[in-house]
Amino acid sequence: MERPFTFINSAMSADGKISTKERKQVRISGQIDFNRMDQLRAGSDAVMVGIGTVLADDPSLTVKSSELKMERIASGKEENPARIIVDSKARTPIDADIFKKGEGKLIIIVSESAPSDKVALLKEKAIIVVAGKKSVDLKQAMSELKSQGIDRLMIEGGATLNWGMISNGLVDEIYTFVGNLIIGGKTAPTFTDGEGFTEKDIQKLELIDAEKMEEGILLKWKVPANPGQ
Ligand SMILES: NC(=O)c1ccc[n+]([C@@H]2O[C@H](COP(=O)([O-])OP(=O)(O)OC[C@H]3O[C@@H](n4cnc5c(N)ncnc54)[C@H](O)[C@@H]3O)[C@@H](O)[C@H]2O)c1
Ligand SMILES: Nc1nc(=O)c(N)c(NC[C@H](O)[C@H](O)[C@H](O)COP(=O)(O)O)[nH]1
Repeated sequence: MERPFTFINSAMSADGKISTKERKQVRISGQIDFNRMDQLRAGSDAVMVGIGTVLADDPSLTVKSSELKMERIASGKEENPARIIVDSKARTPIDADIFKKGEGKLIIIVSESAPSDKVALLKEKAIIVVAGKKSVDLKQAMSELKSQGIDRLMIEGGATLNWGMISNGLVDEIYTFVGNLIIGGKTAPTFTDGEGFTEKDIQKLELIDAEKMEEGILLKWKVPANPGQ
């Protein structure tokens, strides 16, 4: 199946959490890591998050550096990569920042179960891709994104989308900034939530690099095919 080269870039606490037990955003990255994230966005054809992240963080997913935006425009691209939301039931708020901030292509991936009135509203602001019956069929969605010319895809979470993408074998690399803080909380989202693997189909990783960065550490992993999947 043809799909984009896909990497997850995320930040987590030293105890593996990506936000608080109230799902409130925590600033985990330092400025250097935020700048690195900005460069990754600028170098990607698209940036994708799950609806849970949109509802919790209201991200714009835009490139912040004007220099990086100018470089994109000079190379004939739009100033921002395409911004994509995985949103099976079309719950993206009409007044979300992603619609208000920054220029560029917006894609919302819904499932067939999404209410048609909500889809119609979102269709006025974004390209709608339909994939899957109840939740989004991520394999079908990735194939569709590739056919739309998206060759390099950045995933920025959250916890459940990371599970969906990894468990479907759709992720090539993972970059995680591990920050110098403990968030704790049994219900706080981790880097990968969802159903979870059993001992027979655990996803193994290959370490590409480990780099001390400010008060944390940046880990880069290759995600080999999972024979257990
Ligand atoms: N620290 C970080 O780097 C970082 C990055 C992003 C989000 N976050 C945090 O993560 C939390 C959000 O994570 P989350 O798990 O609630 O939501 P999420 O962003 O992972 O979105 C998951 C939702 O996407 C939809 N979806 C549709 N089809 C799917 C499929 N096949 N597989 C998976 N999801 C599918 C479902 O509605 C699902 O609940 C927030 O608290 C946010 O602050 C942290
Ligand atoms: N890399 C990273 N480090 C963090 O410390 C942190 N809290 C996030 N959080 C996930 C998501 O990336 C943010 O919700 C957006 O980065 C919001 O910012 P934008 O408006 O999109 O620029 N991501």
